[in-house]
Amino acid sequence: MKIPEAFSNRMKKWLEPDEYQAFIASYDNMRAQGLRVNRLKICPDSFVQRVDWQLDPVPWTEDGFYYPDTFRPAKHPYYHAGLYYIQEPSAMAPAAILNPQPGEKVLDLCAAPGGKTTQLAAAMKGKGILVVNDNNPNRVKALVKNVELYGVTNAIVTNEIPDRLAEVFPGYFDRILVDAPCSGEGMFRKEPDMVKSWSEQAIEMCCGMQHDILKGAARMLRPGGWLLYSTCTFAPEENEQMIAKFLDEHPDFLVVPIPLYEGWEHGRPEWTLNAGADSRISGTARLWPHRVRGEGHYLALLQKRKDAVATSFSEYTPEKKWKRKELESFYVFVKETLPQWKGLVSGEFAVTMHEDRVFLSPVGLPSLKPLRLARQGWLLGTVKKNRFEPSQAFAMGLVKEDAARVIDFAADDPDVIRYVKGETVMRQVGKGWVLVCVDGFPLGWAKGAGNMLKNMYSAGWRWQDGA
Ligand SMILES: C[S@@+](CC[C@H](N)C(=O)[O-])C[C@H]1O[C@@H](n2cnc3c(N)ncnc32)[C@H](O)[C@@H]1O
Repeated sequence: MKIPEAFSNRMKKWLEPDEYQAFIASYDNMRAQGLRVNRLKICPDSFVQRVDWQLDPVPWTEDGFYYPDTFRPAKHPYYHAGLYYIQEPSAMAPAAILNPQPGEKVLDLCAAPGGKTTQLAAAMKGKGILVVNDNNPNRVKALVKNVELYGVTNAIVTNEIPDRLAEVFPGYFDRILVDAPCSGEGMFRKEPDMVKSWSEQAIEMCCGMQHDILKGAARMLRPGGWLLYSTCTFAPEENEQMIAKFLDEHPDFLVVPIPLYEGWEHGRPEWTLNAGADSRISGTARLWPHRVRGEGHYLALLQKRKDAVATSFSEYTPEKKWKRKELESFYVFVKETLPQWKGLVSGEFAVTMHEDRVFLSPVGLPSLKPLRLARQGWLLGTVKKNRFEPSQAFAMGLVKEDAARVIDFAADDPDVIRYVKGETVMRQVGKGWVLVCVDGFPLGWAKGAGNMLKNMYSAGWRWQDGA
């Protein structure tokens, strides 16, 4: 493929001649295709047994797999059930290395469209608080969709710049992912438009953004907490030099060495601007497209020192809005439609209402009032004229066993495609809301109406022919 001359000249300057040749040659190879199984819905072993697909494990994450270039995984009902996310294999590394745990407070600061968010959420198993943010309002829409499609039920979605978030969440998080906006040199094969938009000025501009984002992230981490910085670019200015500068400006942070998988390399201490090689940087990691099956990434895992000054935040107790009369229809819906659902018994979440929308929101948060919020938790539905209408997101966070009435299509039943296309499907079920599933995994809602199903699948999520 044709890559910018100024870019290849730069890389020639940084890399040894043999390595440079191998690196440049990789742009003429086919890129590796990957999918990551959604452990919120199914464990990777069961998934592999269930599908008859040619899948090879991605070494650095137990839920990641390579699939053949000729295969179209988005054209399968399991994709609509959120069983897997299509993700470039090296992009699976940052969340795997950050490794959040159930019950923690985790921030994904530059999150859209949400690939790494869904991976962080799966590791958290629905427990704890996951704040996911992006400053771009259009990209936040895609982020919300992915949070919902993948059944993430413990997320708050914000549309903010880091400084404003830091006002609300000082010293709050156990782990933060900064998957920074970057010049995208590792995206040339995947998104050829990145070739056109590449320039040395773009690198400089990204450095400014990365510096500010990291500064904001540092304020939000608790002492002893971890910050994972990643880019999908090769420019040392955005990688080794950015981290060296961050460490110079934040003496309360240190580098936690990243264990190297086969083909991974250490970050290059000699590529910093500090005099001599900056040994702190050798604990960071590089994935190169000529050494691994992936497009390439840079990763730095940082820890705030345990004795760093702790900043306090005040926990906010939401008003007991769930006692409001408007919510009666919601509770009736739960009783009739979801008799086995345990969602309301946990003390970690509370039913909240925002205008006509009902959420199950994590408790233990500071007041979110100052923030632009796209989701204040798991959107369960809306109450209109004293009637509760469940959301698509509600269906996606449930399991089949929760529901009183279920239509469970086999994956090869032509009706399942009709359903996700939004068409009417003929089936005899009782009156009321029905959870529609494929092989036991929720897809959405329908309403029983005689011998047919009124299709309530979200219009914005419909299967598109030809895509
Ligand atoms: C590399 S992409 C993130 C990809 C995402 N982590 C994923 O795995 O799907 C970087 C994101 O940073 C966002 N961004 C740029 N500047 C930002 C800022 N100042 N604060 C927060 N997000 C920002 C961009 O809109 C973009 O969506």
